[in-house]
Amino acid sequence: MQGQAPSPSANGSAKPAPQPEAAQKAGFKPGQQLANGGSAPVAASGGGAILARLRAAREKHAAEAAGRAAASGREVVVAYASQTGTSQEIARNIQAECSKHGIARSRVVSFDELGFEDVAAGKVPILAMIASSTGDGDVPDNAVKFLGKLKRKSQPEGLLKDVQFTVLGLGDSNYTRYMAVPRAFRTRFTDLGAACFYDCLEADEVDGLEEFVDRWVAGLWGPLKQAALPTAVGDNGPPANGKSPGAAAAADNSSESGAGDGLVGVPALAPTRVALVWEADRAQAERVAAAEAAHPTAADLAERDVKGMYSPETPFWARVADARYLTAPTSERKVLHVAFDVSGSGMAYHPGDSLGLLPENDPALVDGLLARLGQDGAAIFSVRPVGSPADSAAPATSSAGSAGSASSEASGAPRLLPHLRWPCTLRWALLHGCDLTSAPRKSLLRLLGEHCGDAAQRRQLLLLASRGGKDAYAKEIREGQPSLLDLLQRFPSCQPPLAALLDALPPLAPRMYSIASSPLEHPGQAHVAFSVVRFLTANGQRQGVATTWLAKLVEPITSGRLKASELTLRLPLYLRSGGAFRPPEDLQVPSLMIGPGTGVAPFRGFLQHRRQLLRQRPPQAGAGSQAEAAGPAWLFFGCRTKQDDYLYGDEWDAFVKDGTLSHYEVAFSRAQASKVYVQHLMQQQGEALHRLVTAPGAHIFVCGDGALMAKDVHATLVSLLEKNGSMTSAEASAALAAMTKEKRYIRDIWS
Ligand SMILES: Cc1cc2nc3c(=O)[nH]c(=O)nc-3n(C[C@H](O)[C@H](O)[C@H](O)COP(=O)(O)O)c2cc1C
Repeated sequence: MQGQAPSPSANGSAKPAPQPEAAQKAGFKPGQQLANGGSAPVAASGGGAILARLRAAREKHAAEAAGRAAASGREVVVAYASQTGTSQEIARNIQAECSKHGIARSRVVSFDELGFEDVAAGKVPILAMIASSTGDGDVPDNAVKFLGKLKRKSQPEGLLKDVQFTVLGLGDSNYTRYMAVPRAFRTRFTDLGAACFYDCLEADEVDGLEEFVDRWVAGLWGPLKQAALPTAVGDNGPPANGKSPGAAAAADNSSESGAGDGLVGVPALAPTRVALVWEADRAQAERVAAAEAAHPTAADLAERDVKGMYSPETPFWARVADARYLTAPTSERKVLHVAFDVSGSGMAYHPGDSLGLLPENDPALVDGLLARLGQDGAAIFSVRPVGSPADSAAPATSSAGSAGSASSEASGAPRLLPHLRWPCTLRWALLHGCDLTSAPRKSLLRLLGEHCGDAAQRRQLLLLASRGGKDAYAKEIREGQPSLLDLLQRFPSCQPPLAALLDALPPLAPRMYSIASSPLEHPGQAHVAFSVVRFLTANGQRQGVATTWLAKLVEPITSGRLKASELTLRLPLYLRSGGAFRPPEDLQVPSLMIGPGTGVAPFRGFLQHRRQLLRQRPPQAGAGSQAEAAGPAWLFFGCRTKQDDYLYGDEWDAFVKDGTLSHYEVAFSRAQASKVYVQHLMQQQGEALHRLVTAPGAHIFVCGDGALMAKDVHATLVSLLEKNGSMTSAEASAALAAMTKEKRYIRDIWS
């Protein structure tokens, strides 16, 4: 995995922030909301009478919620496992449409916000799951805990017999473990006795998601209504129990009618789930501001994870031990090598694992956004669910109500917007919590359109969000990649409510980088190599958020102004297992590694590991050297030229020299008139390469670009088996599929 690859962690959820003192005194657990919305002045002055009133309000609210629940059918939970936000977006759109279809009680949560315990306890009768996979069939970060518990063999048979479910799986068939996570959900729910109320779908990105997902969602409503409102007469008829409480409110949320202007397929306006409570207590505000200024605090730095893995919520703060460019100053590309000092962290990583880094947005972008929104970045806020008892007392509320908030509160609402780590300053939330630069999703365009004062600007934004505006969306949004600030500047009449905006913006995701070292060769360090991302769009030059942030931070070292030891920089990171993508334990096992560009980074770690293991191994009888006694290890690397971007160039030769690598090929694509890539060099190795990959136990590892390179390499492997193994194309494909299943053909690719 490389930095540009969307991250395995989209949620960035935070450990509970310290609660206001008054809240602690009143006996609120961390994460619970003050009934008055958490506004400190009221809580601070609260005597017995106020607390009694608050308690009475909560009880009344709970009783009302229970009454509404009984009258309005069973609750539908739309849960997502999402790394880069697509499943989350689909889930939110489905939930936003629920009330329009007469389903009054619904909520949308990540699996880990939902919690396995509630599902196992029968509190979630209807579950629509939207799930993707990340890494090599890995679980998105916001579902790791849930799926871990779901998969436990000790879960009793029939545990989920009262649950009705369906799964929409998103995946990409270029990946070795296609649909691994959605299939795990489906299989385990079925095994534990749950009933599928609507056919599951596996939507493959290779075929384009939109059309298939739209069709699946269109078909979902009938069965979902049957499940939620058992006497419902079908999707086109009226809800069986009369006009549901949500139905009236739904009119202006509906996709077609709500957007108006004859636009079709505009996502429903998702209800804003949160209200913001501004901190009025000076002492409390000063405490929050001081904690942010001191970030990372001594407690952050002292954080130690017993398993040595860490997480986006509790990262390890690693010192930068070294940084240098692997590309020449003349090169168009800039690839940076950074070594992190992880000594004392207990991080026992393995080659093939990745580091997740928690980046920050560009401060200039954040300041520009604050100015455009007319907001004070120093203002401190907390978050409370819309529909909670003190809603009316909220100093700042959003415009829409939430169909789901009452029920989510009744069932113990999760902490909302955990990635903002509130209470915090608004500037902090935008800098660390929100994704401000990814191509805006349609639900965000809908929200922005809804808050334009100018009718033409509103229509333009809604058009981009509509089905009919597909081409404009592809060109202006997907290709143009406008940041949120670009859009707000282009549509000056747009003034979205802050709570709705913070609720709609995706979390700023951690970025994953393949580890490029072995702990055996660099004890206490973990190295990464990544391209500093720059790309041209219709809106001009763009910069990758994380790689630009990292490159700036280490500039004093790369420019030679400071030695690494003089830079007191610490960065938050965590470890993610590479799963099957790791060198075979047995040194006799033949391995083929293919990694052009920064895809070669993990193989530097593989080979360092191999070199050290070979050195440690007792002498092998009859062999000239340790390396000769080991199985063959081949590497195919590709870059543009030897002068510009020959990443770790001298190190490959050293691996050949000391016998760690038994065969090395490099394709300099621009060194001659016609382009030469790794797959061309593989073809030239014909018979010898065929012998390698068909040897007993042989492993093939591919790392890098999934859109082109991985496909070309796969096709080359197929033709190699055809030509040299007398197989038909189908047999060759089946042989590779079998190797995939046995975890001997493993790809770590990104597109
Ligand atoms: C780094 C990365 C790894 C992925 N790994 C897999 C995988 O192992 N299996 C699969 O079926 N899809 C894989 N995908 C495809 C995603 O499941 C797909 O892009 C999905 O739409 C992402 O949804 P999300 O944004 O909700 O995470 C991967 C995508 C990325 C970017």
